[in-house]
Parts: sequence; C-alpha cells; structure tokens
Amino acid sequence: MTENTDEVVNSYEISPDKQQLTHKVSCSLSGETPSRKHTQEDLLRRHYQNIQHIQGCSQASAVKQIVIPSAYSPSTVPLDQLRKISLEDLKLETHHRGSFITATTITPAYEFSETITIIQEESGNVAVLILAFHDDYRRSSRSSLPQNSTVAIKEPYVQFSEDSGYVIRVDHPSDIAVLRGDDPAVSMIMQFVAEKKEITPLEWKAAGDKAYLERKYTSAIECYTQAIDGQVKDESFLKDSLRKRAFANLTAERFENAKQDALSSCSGNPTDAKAFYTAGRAAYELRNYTESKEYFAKALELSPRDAKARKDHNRTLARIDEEELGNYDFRKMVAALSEKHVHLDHADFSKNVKVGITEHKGRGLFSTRDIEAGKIILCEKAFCLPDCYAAEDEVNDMVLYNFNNNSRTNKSAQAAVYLQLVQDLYKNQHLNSRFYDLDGGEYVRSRKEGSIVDGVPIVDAFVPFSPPFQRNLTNHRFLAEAIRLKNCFGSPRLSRHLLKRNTPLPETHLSIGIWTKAAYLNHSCLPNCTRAFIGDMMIIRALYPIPSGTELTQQYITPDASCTYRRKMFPNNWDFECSCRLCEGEKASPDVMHHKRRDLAQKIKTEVLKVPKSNKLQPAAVKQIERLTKKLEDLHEPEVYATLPRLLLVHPGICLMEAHRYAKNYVKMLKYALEVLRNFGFVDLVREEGKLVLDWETGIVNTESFNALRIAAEGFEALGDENMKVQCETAAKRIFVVLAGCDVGMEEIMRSE
Ligand SMILES: C[S@@+](CC[C@H](N)C(=O)[O-])C[C@H]1O[C@@H](n2cnc3c(N)ncnc32)[C@H](O)[C@@H]1O
Repeated sequence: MTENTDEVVNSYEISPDKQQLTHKVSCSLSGETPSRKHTQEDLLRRHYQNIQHIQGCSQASAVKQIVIPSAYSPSTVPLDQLRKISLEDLKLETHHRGSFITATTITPAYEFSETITIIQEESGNVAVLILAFHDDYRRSSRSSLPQNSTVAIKEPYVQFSEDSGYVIRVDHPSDIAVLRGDDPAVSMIMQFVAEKKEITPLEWKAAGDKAYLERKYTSAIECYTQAIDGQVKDESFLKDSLRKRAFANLTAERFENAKQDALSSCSGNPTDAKAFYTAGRAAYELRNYTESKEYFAKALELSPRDAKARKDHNRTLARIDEEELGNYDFRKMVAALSEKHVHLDHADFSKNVKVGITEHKGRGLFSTRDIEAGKIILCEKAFCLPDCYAAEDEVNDMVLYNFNNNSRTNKSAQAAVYLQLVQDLYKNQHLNSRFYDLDGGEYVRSRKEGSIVDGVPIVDAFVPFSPPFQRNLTNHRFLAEAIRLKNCFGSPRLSRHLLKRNTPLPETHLSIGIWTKAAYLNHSCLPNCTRAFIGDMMIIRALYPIPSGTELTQQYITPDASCTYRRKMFPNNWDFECSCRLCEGEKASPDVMHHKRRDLAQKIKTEVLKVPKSNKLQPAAVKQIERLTKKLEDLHEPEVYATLPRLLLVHPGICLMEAHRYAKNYVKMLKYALEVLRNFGFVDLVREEGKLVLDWETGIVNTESFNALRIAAEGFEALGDENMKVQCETAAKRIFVVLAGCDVGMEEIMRSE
C-alpha cells in the first residue's frame, strides 16, 4: 500500500521486498521461542488502525499484493489425530507437525492483500492470524472470518514479525477449520453448551431453516445433518430433513451431496417430483447430462405440468446434443456473451480426442477418428477463467509475487486465476482429479492432492525433494501454481474481435484460464489445429484433414515468433526444446545468421516505429524499408528456407502491404500480401495461372495470414482478376472459421475496412 492516510502507516501491507527480508530473519530464528513483549492492547490498537487505514484508501490507489511464499505442504492428518497445543508452545519458522491450536477471533478481520485477525485462546493468550489463501477473491460483502468465530489451525506455521513478535500464517485453505461467529448454528451450539442442554432433532431442523433463510448455507447443512443423525425412527421427518439438506447443498454448490440427499429423500410417492428435480439440477451442474435428463424426466412423469422441470429438461437435451454430436448453436452462444457474462452454459464435446502417450513429449492429445479440415476437434468449457480482461500494459489492481522463483506478475488475470484455482479446488471436490492430473513440471507430488481429510479436500501439496532435485529447491512453486504456469491459456472474450483489421483496444483484452482437456495438447510451431474462444468456451478446429490416431498439436506462443525467441521461450516457460519441422529445419542455419537476421529485423522495426501511427509512410521511408527487407530476405539461405516459413520477414511485409494499400498501389499491395503468405510458409502460391494453391500443412494460419488473404482478394479485384479474388476470399473464410471458432459475423468482418 503506497497511500499514506493521515501519516498512518499500514503495518499489514508490507512490500514484498520487506516480506522477503522478514522471511530471511525468520529463517535465521528457526526453532526459537518468539518474543511475546507485544501486549494484547498493542495488537488490537494496531489492528484497528490498519482497518481504518485500508477503509480510508481510495479504490484506485489500492493494489493487492498476493505473495506465494516458500512452498510448504498442507496438513494431511485428520484433526482428531493431532495433539492440541497452546500459543505458548509455538516456535518461530516452524511447521508444528502433529499438533493443532484452537482459539476465538476477537476482532473483525482486516481484509485486503491478506485476511488478518487477532485470535485469543482460552488461557487469554493472543496472536495475529493471517489467512493468505484469499477465502474468495470475488467475495462481496461477507467477511471470511467474522469476529467471535472459533478456529482450529492444523499443524500451524509460525513466522517472525517485527510488528507483533510472531504471526500464525495459513496458506492452505484445508489447514484451518472455522466455526463462523455470525452463524446461527454456532450461536445455538454455544448457547446450548453454556446451558448444558441437549439439542433435539426438531430444534436442529428449526435452526437449519433459520440458517437457510439467513443464507448461511453451510450452517444450514450442518444443522440438518445433526437433525438427520439424531432422528432414526420418524421416516417422514428424516425424508423432509434430507430434502431440505439437498436444497441447501444445491444452493451451497455442493452438487454431489445435493444429488445424494435428493435421491435418498425419495419415498415413492408423487411428492418425489421435487427431489428428482433437485437431483436433476445437481447432476446438470456436475455436467452429467444423461443422468440429469433421467431425473428431470422422472420429475415430469410425477408432475407433468411443472414448467421449470420442462424447461430444464429441454436445456439438458441441448447439452446432450452438444456432448454427443458437437452440435452447438454458435449464434446463440455469441449472443449470450456480453461484457458481463463470459461463463456460458454449454457441454463439452470431446469425442474426437483421447489422451495418449507420445514418444518424447509426455502425454498428448490424439484424434479418435478422421477429422475433416475446419471441423471441430474439441469444444471445452473453461475449468477456471476469471472474468478479468485487461490490456498487456494496463495498470492492475493485483500483483502476484512468487518467492519460490522470485517472479512477479502485474497481470491481474494471472493473480486472479491462481486465487480462483485455490478456491475452486477446495470447494468443488469432484473437479480435483481433473486438475491435479495435469503436468506440473518437476514438482514432486505426495499423491494426496485433492484427497479428503476432515471433510475437505487437501488443496496443494509440497513434498521435500529427493536428492536429484534438491539443487532446484528454490525453483519450485506450490503445485496449483506450478500447474497453472504450465497449462494456462490467454483468451479474448471473443476471438472474432481479433480478426478485425483495426480492432478497438478493449476487444483485444485478454484474461487467463485453464481448460483441462486442451491442456494435454503439446506444442508445434506448425500445428495441425488451432483454438478460438467464445467466452469461456474454447473451440479447437482442424487446420487440414487429420487421420484418426494422429497427435494433435497447437501453438503455445504467438505464431510469428522468431527462431531465437522460440529457442528461449520453450525451455524457459515449458522446459522443452521444440523439434517441429520448422525448428529442426532452422537448425541448418548457423547461429550467426540467426543473429544477423534478428538484428536487421530489429532495425526495420525501428525504421517503422519512427513514423507516428496515424501518419502514412512517406515514399522515401517505404523505399528504405523495401531495401532493408530485400536485404533481410537475402539473409535467408535458400537451401534452408525453400519450403519453410520466414517469420522475420512477415512484419516488414505487412508494413509494406499496408503502405501500398494506403497509396492505392494495388500491384505492390498484392505483391506484398502474397509475400506475407509466402513468409508464413504458404510457398509456391500461384503455381499455375488462375489457381491459388495453399498448402495448409506447411502454412501458418493466424490473423495476419487471414488479413493478407483479404488484402490479396482486394488486390486481385482491383486488377480485374475476379477468379483469383474469389479464391482468396474462400481461403480467408476457411481461416475465419477456425480462428473465430464459427462463422457467426464472418460476412461483416469480410466486408469491413
Ligand atoms: C500443457 S503441457 C502438455 C501436456 C504434457 N505433455 C503432459 O504430459 O501432460 C506442456 C508440457 O508438455 C511438454 N511439451 C509440450 N510440447 C512439447 C514439444 N513440442 N516437445 C517436447 N515437449 C513438449 C512440455 O513438458 C511442456 O511443459
């Protein structure tokens, strides 16, 4: 926090540099008893001062600093197997394995970069507690840790703090159990415990109803559970409580439990319609559409006039159609997408792919049938995609620091996707295996990730490295982060927007997400399929005919990246060296030539950048760029590049194509449009008069090759060659569908300037 309100320093918003320094001090004091000279009054005064400070900060100046500290493993031991210890037993920089502490929160929580509160145990001792996992970064008004909550912290981790002597830090959501102080169930238990009274099942059920009305769904579930467990004889009471718990589970998004409860509440009479409806809704949310259809059908059998069940039944049939046949109503899908609504309600179509083992790239995705050019290979809903679209250079409200590899990212979307992942994995147990199966690089796993202890899934796990990896210890991140880094995709709201020649800036903004099926696709610089986005749906289509059993590949980075850049990026970001036809082919050119070309390309870029964006290139500048471009072309050895893309020539070509278009010099405009296509690898384009030959297996398909084809069509038209114009347009439309994901809006973009 940079802002200083009334000269008060917010001691909870420490800069990452200082945090790292404090961490060093903490490590040097490892195992020592912390200083306890800070009184309860001190801690409370500072806490309330910090709360006041953050409330006084303007939104615009507030930047959340999310820190991923040195990795450590979460507790995997059930609470009842841990020994209770006191705050007085805690030692610095120690993970108190085998133990737990319990205490009450005595202040409202400070909530910004981290959630911070003061806890007090029975003996009266107090301490600062930090929840660093961000209970719910999308949270609205509800505090994640209200005052008077009872907390149990498993195997607590203690760090040195200059401010308070020590702090207890919880990084894994599964390491803390919270009985919320604002919960009717908790208050009731506390009251009954105080009065030493027995709580009857009826009272539990009534408390459940109250909690439900107050939207305390977790609490309602707990109360109904107590009612159900305490009442075995009265069948109708039991069924009614189960039905209510089913609905509370559905509202709390615990879909598996909701389904089980709903089905268990059925008693074989017409009132079961509601239970089947709840089961249908839960199965729908779990994306088990065939099952969901059966439940809705049963609900309709019992209550044929139920309009809601009818509507949901029909909706489920549409999902089954998508899942089985890949039949998507893309027009509806695009229409449903608005600024605020990127999460669409659609099924995955994945029948054309399966995960298999490749020779050198670990696992990969393979086609299960012959796929025609342009057809859908995979259509997948995001596993996790924060609605957090921003420009590359936009000032963001979240910064993510990773102390394990000393990295820092200013992109809100990256921080948001990490935070959301941790939350989603915790809340949606049925999704865990899908995520944890993904490639996390060298991260050594405990194989306990996602398993359930104390009723909650263990999020993340970090195991000390075996000797061969020990030297790389500092290079490792928490598992969720390790998987995120290797498997995330940048995505626009709507890929079609990127195909406009002068796309308005907001439409180019990207968010970052995870698609767990597409994540098995390996990279090739000359891939056989490409992805597009409509909201959170990723649509992968074949670039050319793909026989059954073929490994499917896609581009990980921008398709026009130079050889020198690619050689750096792949090992750095994904730990591999690419061996595609282009990368292997370019090895035949010596490094010195690659560097010469790179430097000259940079020089051309500098020349281009000299001209302000709004101004057209003057003839002298065009001549100079043409001269340099020719020189760059000559630096490409024909024996190496005869059939390969020459990516460094692409951008000078685009620049010259645009300059001649502006000057209405159609001959030269066409020349450079065809050059752009050639340099993307579509070699030998016009082999015979009147015939455009595009070799889709050698050429790179992207927005620039799409635009080059459109401009080539324009050029042929201006020169009176209608036949070639039509062929270029047809090819551009073929590219449009794979790059936009569908043909919706194609004519408009084809006609646009
Ligand atoms: C998103 S994952 C792809 C699936 C992964 N192969 C797996 O087994 O789960 C990315 C990782 O796959 C491997 N990979 C992807 N493309 C590759 C390529 N062209 N050559 C070698 N390894 C590749 C790298 O290890 C990379 O970090």
